[in-house]
Amino acid sequence: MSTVLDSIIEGVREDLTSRMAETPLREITARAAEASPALDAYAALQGGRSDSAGVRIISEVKRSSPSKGALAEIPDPAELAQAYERGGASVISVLTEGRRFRGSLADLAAVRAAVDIPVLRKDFMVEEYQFHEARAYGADLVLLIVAALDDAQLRDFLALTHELGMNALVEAHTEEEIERAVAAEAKIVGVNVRNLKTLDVDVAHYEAMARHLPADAVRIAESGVDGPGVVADYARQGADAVLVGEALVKDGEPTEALRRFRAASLTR
Ligand SMILES: O=P(O)(O)OC[C@@H](O)[C@@H](O)c1c[nH]c2ccccc12
Repeated sequence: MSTVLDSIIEGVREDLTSRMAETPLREITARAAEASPALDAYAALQGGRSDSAGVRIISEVKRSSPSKGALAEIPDPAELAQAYERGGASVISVLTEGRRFRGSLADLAAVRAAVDIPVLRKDFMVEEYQFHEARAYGADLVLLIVAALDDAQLRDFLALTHELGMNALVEAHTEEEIERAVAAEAKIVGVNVRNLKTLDVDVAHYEAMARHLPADAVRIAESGVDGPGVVADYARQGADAVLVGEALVKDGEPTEALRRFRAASLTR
């Protein structure tokens, strides 16, 4: 059965083909080599479970999504990222997929230039080229979606990510996907409570999955935060960090919203 994820990836591959024709692999690898070294996103995210700073927040720049359609115009992604940084975000996530999320690599570069904290390239990574491209545009962290990759790809892409000096957020949805992430030696593991095959969101799913996450992995809870209460829930269930998109892009005062989310995690 063809899923939403399959159809997104089909579009991603088409767009990638035209970028590769425009900028060949050797050129993009050269650009990646010239970029300033990646920031340590692992260090920025670890410890949220135990230290006094509380759960870390990965704040997302996202205009649109396949489940909700248009969310926010975001004419100036750099400005939004700075508002997140002021509110205490630990990492900024930038959607770079164009068709469904209306993001771009230009957004990534603009955000990278505007903030001092690590930046995640949020996309559907299915070819080696995209990892060099991520680095060339300043990404410190990339997303690897377990459901979109086989075990060999997962291992190879993780190795390439580390070779390029970046970290990977390895995203799982089921117990089996968590096992595959762990077997590939993922250091940062996310549980997305939105199933990318059906787009259903179930916040309680994090609790069911969290006990399968190894103690030494940095644990991320992704999706479904509609207010401080869910941040506090994820924190109680042992998340080191929470990834928030919609609730922040739709809030007229993202800095304040972020401060509230961070404060909520300290009420454990
Ligand atoms: O807007 P939300 O419900 O806060 O979700 C953010 C984030 O988790 C979501 O954008 C996401 C999680 N994994 C992804 C993979 C691809 C695209 C998007 C995503």
